[in-house]
Amino acid sequence: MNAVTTAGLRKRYGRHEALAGVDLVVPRGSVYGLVGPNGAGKTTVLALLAGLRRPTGGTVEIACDRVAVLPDTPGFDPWLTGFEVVDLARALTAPEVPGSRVAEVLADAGLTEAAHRRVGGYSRGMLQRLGMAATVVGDPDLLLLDEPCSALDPAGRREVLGLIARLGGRATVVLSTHLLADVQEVCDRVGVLAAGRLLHQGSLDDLLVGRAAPTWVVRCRPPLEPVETALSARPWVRAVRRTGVEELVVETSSPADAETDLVRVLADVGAHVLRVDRRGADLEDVFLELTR
Ligand SMILES: Nc1ncnc2c1ncn2[C@@H]1O[C@H](COP(=O)(O)OP(=O)(O)OP(=O)(O)O)[C@@H](O)[C@H]1O
Repeated sequence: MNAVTTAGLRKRYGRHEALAGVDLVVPRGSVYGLVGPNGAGKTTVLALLAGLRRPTGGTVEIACDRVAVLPDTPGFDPWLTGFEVVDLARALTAPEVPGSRVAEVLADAGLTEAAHRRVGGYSRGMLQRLGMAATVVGDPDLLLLDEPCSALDPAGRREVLGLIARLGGRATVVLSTHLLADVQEVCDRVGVLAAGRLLHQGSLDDLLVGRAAPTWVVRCRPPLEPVETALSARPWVRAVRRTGVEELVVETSSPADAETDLVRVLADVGAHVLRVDRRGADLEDVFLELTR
């Protein structure tokens, strides 16, 4: 059962075609990450799903009753306190939800201490977390979140990702982001959008498996040149990149050969090895490969 389905979704702004036929499928209960470079059309997709803009063509089907939308830069009346903002959202969207829920979602968003301060004095990151609190308080069954972590410091990001992860399974979440680490952390489905087209859509595992090969990260004492030269000469090595004064990343065309040969190469050149790690296929590598 899908919470959101679009078919041939198109959007033109004047002569500019922002979406060129997008078929989105968001299963119920999934956390769907819409990723893409700047200008790919992510905000446009979310605005069309939310009914905030009209499509030029195609259809949108939403099989959910309560839909909550969080824009990328949420704005609130500056004279209200954080508590009042969230309580107002509760009263307007889900008056049956008990008032005690307001303090709970503020705590989940890390805003307990600031709850009774006026939001005019909140930082951008605090406003984004307040937006999340106001979005979840009404117990929506579909959340449309535009760049929910873009303004957050690491602690704020952790809180918001935690909130999103806890919603998974209960509610359906569609979030847009250019932060691939966030997608890898909380999303189970991913859609890669570029220039108004969906280049890939499916489970995160399907996207990663069989695409970017795993890489090995080798840390050893300088000089790194002899190690780099010896590795580059091996047939199973696709590329060697220097990523730090003591670090090399080895991309391989044959993980099996890397497993048997990498350590031998390091031993043969007498490298002073600090550590060797295998890194799984990374969403960032796949994303760059797809959108290149
Ligand atoms: N109101 C508008 N009028 C004209 N062009 C627009 C409008 N809104 C978006 N666009 C254009 O449509 C394209 C898609 O924009 P959109 O904001 O949906 O992309 P995005 O993927 O969200 O980008 P970003 O990551 O930079 O926020 C861009 O080329 C943008 O310039």
